[in-house]
Amino acid sequence: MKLHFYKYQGTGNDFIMIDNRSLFFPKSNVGLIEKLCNRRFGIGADGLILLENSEKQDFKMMYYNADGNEGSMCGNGGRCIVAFAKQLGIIKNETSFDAIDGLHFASVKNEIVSLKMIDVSDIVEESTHSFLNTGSPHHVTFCNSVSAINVKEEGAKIRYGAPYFKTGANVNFVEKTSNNTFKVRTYERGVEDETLACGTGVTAVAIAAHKTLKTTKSTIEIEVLGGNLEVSFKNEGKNYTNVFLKGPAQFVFEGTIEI
Ligand SMILES: N[C@@H](CCC[C@H](N)C(=O)O)C(=O)O
Repeated sequence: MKLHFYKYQGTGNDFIMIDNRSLFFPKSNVGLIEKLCNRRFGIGADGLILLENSEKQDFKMMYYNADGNEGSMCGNGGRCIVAFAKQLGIIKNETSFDAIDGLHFASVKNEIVSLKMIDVSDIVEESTHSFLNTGSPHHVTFCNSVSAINVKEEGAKIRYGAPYFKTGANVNFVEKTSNNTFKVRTYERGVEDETLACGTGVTAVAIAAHKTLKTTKSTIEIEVLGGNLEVSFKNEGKNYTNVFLKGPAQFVFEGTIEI
């Protein structure tokens, strides 16, 4: 069977996009998704995203990690699927769509997509790190210099260690560069490697930085290996609401592959 796919990237976090409104794609085939995401034997990507019909919203997002398994929410993938829905003519410049963690609102202008993320109120604060769920689970640890870290090695130790073990967590290493700017490098669960950016990860970093008083700002600029992202929110007590992740989401190429 021939599969038509589209390739998108958001700050270097790259995804295979498939228009699955006819539900033709065999999404329980973990080996197939893993192979399509493989950078040597397939198209190559950090994840695969299916765009499907939704009963009440413009569309539904189904996200699979590069290991072939269904993931939790993907912030950069969420931004990319908005650009993809626009390319397909499903939406214009604003949309509401369903994802694994619920309803998301988004707007797009000149390839910059602003995506509303879930509200956050439960943040575990430890002396070495914070842990919070921004649609995906994130371990956030601050350090003096992110360039000095072996992210794949150190990230894997944390991801597979206590208290996460098999379920795992995504792991973010963070360097503060000013009151509202941070550099972030992320080890992604399901990719089992460092990626060039992680949207739910930088969202977790911005909220954790505010919660632990590393910033007093509610609009935070974050530099990742693949570019720059912005996170903004409203904070009242322990509640973080109106959380937005903003940055570029770009079409790269499309093609057909035999599966
Ligand atoms: N790249 C993503 C995060 C994807 C989710 C993650 N790998 C998981 O399932 O834990 C992002 O941009 O948020």
